[in-house]
Amino acid sequence: MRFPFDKATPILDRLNENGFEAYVVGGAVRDYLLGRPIHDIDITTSAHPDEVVTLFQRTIPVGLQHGTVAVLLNGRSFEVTTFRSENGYDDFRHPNQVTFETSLDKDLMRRDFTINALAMDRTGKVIDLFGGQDDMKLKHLRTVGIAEERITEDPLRMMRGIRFVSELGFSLGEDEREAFSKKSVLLKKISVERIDQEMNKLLAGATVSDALRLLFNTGCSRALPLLDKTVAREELFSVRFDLLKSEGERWAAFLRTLGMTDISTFSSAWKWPVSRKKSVGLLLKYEGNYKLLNWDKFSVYSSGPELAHSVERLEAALGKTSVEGLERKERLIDRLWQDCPIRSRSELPVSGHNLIRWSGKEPGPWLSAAIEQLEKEVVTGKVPNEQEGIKRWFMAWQEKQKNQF
Ligand SMILES: Nc1ccn([C@@H]2O[C@H](COP(=O)(O)OP(=O)(O)OP(=O)(O)O)[C@@H](O)[C@H]2O)c(=O)n1
Repeated sequence: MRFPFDKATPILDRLNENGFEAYVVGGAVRDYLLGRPIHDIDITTSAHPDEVVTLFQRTIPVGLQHGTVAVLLNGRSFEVTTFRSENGYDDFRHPNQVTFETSLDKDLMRRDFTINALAMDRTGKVIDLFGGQDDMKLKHLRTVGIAEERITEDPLRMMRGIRFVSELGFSLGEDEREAFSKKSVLLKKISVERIDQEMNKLLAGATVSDALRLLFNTGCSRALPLLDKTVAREELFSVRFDLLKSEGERWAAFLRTLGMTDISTFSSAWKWPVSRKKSVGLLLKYEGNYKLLNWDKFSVYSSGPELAHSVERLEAALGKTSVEGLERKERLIDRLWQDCPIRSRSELPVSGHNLIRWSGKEPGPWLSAAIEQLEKEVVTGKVPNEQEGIKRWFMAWQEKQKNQF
């Protein structure tokens, strides 16, 4: 097999030329062999961190105590880690005690799943000590060694495992499943940020339903913030996550089916970024609200076409509309948006100043009411989007509002 990680070639060559072993390892090899896109390329080597630092021009000591140096090359960063074994993890996935090793075998032995314990040398040869490639063929997710030990070392591995089930469509081995059920409570030790990261990836996977079943049936869900008392109903497992395109849509579907719609409480317990809290909150506000979903030009204009599409995808994922229904709604939203005479308030040919001048009044609550109404009249085509027509409409509107403002 040709060595496929061209960008990392100079790093492996430099290490090899200086008498060190070096391999690409972990997720990059797994994803390459599965024909999936490759994100980060991690390298494992017999060189010690101080040796790595002297061999390369630009390095950052990202985790020297764990043997990791980031090597910067052609605008990219590669994590180069010395062969190591581990004795227990802290709650942030970093091992709290590591021992540098001289053989690749020991380094592969410390890894979580057989499909992640694969290394590739500079000639493209795959080193596979635990049957990772066979497991790939069988679509099995198995731990390296005894499942219970591996997850007790680092309970986050349970979430990682369930996430891999979702992303790769693999099935979890029986021993692993039993170990997850037995040790699920240990997930409470993991920081919520790491849990959230895994859950976010899980919800974006190819077989989300299988993964969610596993999460709930093994009891792992009960160790997660606010999900301790939640029992998943069949409804959750039949959500069409494949129809959803954004993180916000996926979380909204998850929470809606669990009946958890108090976004403030959930987002603070899960330490969500404000942007996600906002988008999920907005989606849940629209979802199921017939008046808002009965799209007309002004509602599409007010929500914006992206949100309108998101809401419709969510409806379809929750089984409230069919896929054909979704397609029809999407075409309708696009057509309504195309037909909107303006796309935002700034496209109106008049501003508040014009209205103040025409009215001869001081600014006050009447002004925002007038602009809001004007927007509606223009968007729905009742008033033409030009100054003269707007002025005529405004004078008449003012007359009608006399008693109100
Ligand atoms: N709790 C963990 C985390 C990581 N690893 C090992 O470290 C490698 C790199 O970990 P990471 O970059 O976090 O994940 P990837 O497996 O690369 O997967 P992804 O990039 O999809 O997160 C993994 O492949 C695995 O061999 C492990 O054994 N136990």
